Amino acid sequence: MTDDTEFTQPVYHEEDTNAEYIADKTVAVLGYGSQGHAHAQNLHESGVDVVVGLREGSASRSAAEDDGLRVATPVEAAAEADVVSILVPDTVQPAVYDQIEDELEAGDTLQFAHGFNIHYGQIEPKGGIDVTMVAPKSPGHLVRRNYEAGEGTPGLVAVYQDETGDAKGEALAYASAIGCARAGVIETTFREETETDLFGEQAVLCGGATALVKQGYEVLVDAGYSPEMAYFEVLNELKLIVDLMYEGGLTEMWDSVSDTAEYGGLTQGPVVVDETARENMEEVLEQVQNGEFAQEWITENQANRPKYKQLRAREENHDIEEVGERLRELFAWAEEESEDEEEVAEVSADD
Ligand SMILES: NC(=O)C1=CN([C@@H]2O[C@H](COP(=O)(O)OP(=O)(O)OC[C@H]3O[C@@H](n4cnc5c(N)ncnc54)[C@H](OP(=O)(O)O)[C@@H]3O)[C@@H](O)[C@H]2O)C=CC1
Ligand SMILES: CC[C@](O)(C(C)=O)C(=O)O
Ligand SMILES: [Mg+2]
Ligand SMILES: [Mg+2]
Repeated sequence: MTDDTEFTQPVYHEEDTNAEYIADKTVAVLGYGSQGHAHAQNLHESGVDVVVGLREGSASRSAAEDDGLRVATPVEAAAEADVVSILVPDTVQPAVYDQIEDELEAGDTLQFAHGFNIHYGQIEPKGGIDVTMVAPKSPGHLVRRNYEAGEGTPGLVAVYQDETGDAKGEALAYASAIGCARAGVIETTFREETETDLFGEQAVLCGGATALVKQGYEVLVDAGYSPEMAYFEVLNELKLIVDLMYEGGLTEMWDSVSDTAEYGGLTQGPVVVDETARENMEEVLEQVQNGEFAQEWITENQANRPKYKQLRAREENHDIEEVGERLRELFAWAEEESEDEEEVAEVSADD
């Protein structure tokens, strides 16, 4: 474990994990979507016995089978497994838990990649089982891509219920098997993971970033600039700037851009994302903390997602989407070329 004095919470790496905790166990991965396909394949390639649990007629079945995995129904998979990793959408998890609850035996583990349903009381797990979380801090497709590249994805580990005394050891072994311990696994609680994850995706990563991009695009286009220029300026280049922050923090990004960009950014950034934006962020956090957002999302799902569908359609029809599609098509050669280069590198490595 990394020296505790360096971090506020314990951080675990490969050397802190023990594969023995899951070596003789069967892991059921319920769902084969973004996280499910990554966990199932990474576990399998790490030598863990995996069965994928999918509903009858599942559209994901052929993908899982083509990837060389065994597929069963969620109930069959849970019956067979010692560890059940529940990787279907958060809104579906309570119903899936109800289906599989009887299959969970004393000493088994119910595992999550996000704490929503435990934290907001939508799943009340039975006694006698361990309840843990291994939450990669990344979209599932990167969890898979990083693993294949021999790299890791940072993750979180938390224990909600520890009936066996092995809950954390087993969760860390799982984190290692999906590649997270290669990068580092931070210990947290279900509450902290749930509330920070929801805040992050709403205020900054998904909600905040898209709102900023759209507003920036609209301001430029409304002022008479071409949509193509606007797209490049506020969306395409955003990735490049974020990559620099990801690699070396704010300082490396500021070092890399021109002094003019740096001065303008440092002075105008806080004008755009001002004190009001901060107050709005605090309100978002409060609604996450007091359960108001969770209740709204649960009710929205019970009503078959009317607001979600409307907002999603509006997003898909935004002008920036049409411009982006055209421009990305223009640069498709760049991706093809880098894929070709990767293939050549793979072939050379095989030689
Ligand atoms: N997306 C991400 O990268 C991240 C997700 N998480 C968490 O991981 C968990 C899984 O999320 P995510 O990977 O996005 O999920 P997905 O939306 O990608 O899950 C899709 C899978 O769930 C199955 N599924 C959907 N509806 C049902 C249903 N009613 N009954 C049974 N199976 C169903 C689908 O099967 P079918 O093919 O049959 O439709 C498919 O296999 C969540 O807790 C999420 O918060 C955590 C970190 C990041
Ligand atoms: C940022 C969105 C996320 O929290 C994630 C990929 O980590 C999610 O719920 O998908
Ligand atoms: Mg997240
Ligand atoms: Mg999330």
